[in-house]
Amino acid sequence: MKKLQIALDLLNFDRAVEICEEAVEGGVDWIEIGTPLIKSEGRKSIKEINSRFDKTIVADMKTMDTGSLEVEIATKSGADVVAILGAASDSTIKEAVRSGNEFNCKIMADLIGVRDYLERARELEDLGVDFILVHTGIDEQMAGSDPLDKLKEVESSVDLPIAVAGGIDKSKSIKAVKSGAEIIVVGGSITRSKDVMDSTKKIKKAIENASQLKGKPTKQRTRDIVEEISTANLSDAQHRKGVMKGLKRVSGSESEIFGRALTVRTISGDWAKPLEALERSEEGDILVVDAGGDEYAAWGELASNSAKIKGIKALIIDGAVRDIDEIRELDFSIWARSINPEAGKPKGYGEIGNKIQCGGVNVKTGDFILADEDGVVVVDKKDKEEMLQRAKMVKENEDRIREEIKQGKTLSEVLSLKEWEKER
Ligand SMILES: O=C([C@H](O)CO)[C@H](O)[C@H](O)COP(=O)(O)O
Repeated sequence: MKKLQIALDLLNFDRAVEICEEAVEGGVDWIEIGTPLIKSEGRKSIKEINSRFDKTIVADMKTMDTGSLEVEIATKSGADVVAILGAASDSTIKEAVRSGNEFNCKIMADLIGVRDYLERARELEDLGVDFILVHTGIDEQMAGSDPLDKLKEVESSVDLPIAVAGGIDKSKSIKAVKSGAEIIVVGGSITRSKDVMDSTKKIKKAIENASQLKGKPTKQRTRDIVEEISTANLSDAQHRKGVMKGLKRVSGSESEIFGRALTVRTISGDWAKPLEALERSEEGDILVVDAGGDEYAAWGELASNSAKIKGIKALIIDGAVRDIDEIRELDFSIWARSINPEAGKPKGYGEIGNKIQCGGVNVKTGDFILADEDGVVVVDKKDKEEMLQRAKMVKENEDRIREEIKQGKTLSEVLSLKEWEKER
């Protein structure tokens, strides 16, 4: 569902509230307390707007340093999303993400002024931010820059939801949706208009209509391919890279699952971090847990219940689970190394979102997981498009072979095994 976010880039709080009321009337989804408003009125502007409107609140802090502190200030003032600068150092980004995890808010990384924006977008995804903002600042706009010039390539380079900002009006909002933006940020085209409510309504309608337009965005193409392929096809496509060892499906009726990994590392039987990861997860995520491969259960039926309600698609755990009958009853998909009634304790060792080993394979948050009755395969996020296409080709080749077998040839004849067997 696309979101229209109004950017309240005003200096006066009372005027900002007035405009916000009209924009909410017009159907805006998210409310951004713009940098100018925060700088002129302080964190009170976040608190007051949050207390008056039941909407997702974005604080455009444009954080460049002290990531943890600025995220804490914004979240304690009521922000649900904090915008920081993608140009900030990796340690500032990591600190902001950690603080976001602690205070249960999302981090939006703004690519404003970043020269190598594609590479930086991928780095920011690795660092664990929740959204990427493709943004042309006010001054850059005056020099003729347009965020839509970068939007499509950024959208297909990362698998995070993309926001776009910078001179967006009704016609640009349509192009932004068609280029894959999920969150459309609009400042002046609404806040400077004569009729704020009407302008908001018009842009909102344009976004909704554009969302129904034909033309498959990248993510739809991914879904189409995933429905066709299996982990076996993907294993062949990756020359056996990314295939987890020793984990088997223990529950779930979906023929296969595909989604973005959220990684967790914990120690023997310690079930705290796998549970805490649910606070950090996005709907559709797959929890991938390195539980040390041992036999103490680090997950059970209650955790499965909570995960399912959060929209977690599946659990892949290099370790043990328990309550398997109830989990099967729940129809929550799990691939695990073992099943064991003995659980450990919630000590809280380990971490969320960092690179782990699971089933003998390196997994980063943001990598893709395909799992079915055969097992689990990890696809590095930067290779996703290519590997899915290669797996599709593997599948199509097998479909052709199957047709030749149906016409009477044996498999070894079709594969000319005798001719090649010593060469492989
Ligand atoms: O972030 C913004 C800018 O840097 C001033 O703080 C604006 O909120 C963003 O550019 C959206 O505003 P418009 O460009 O006026 O739509």
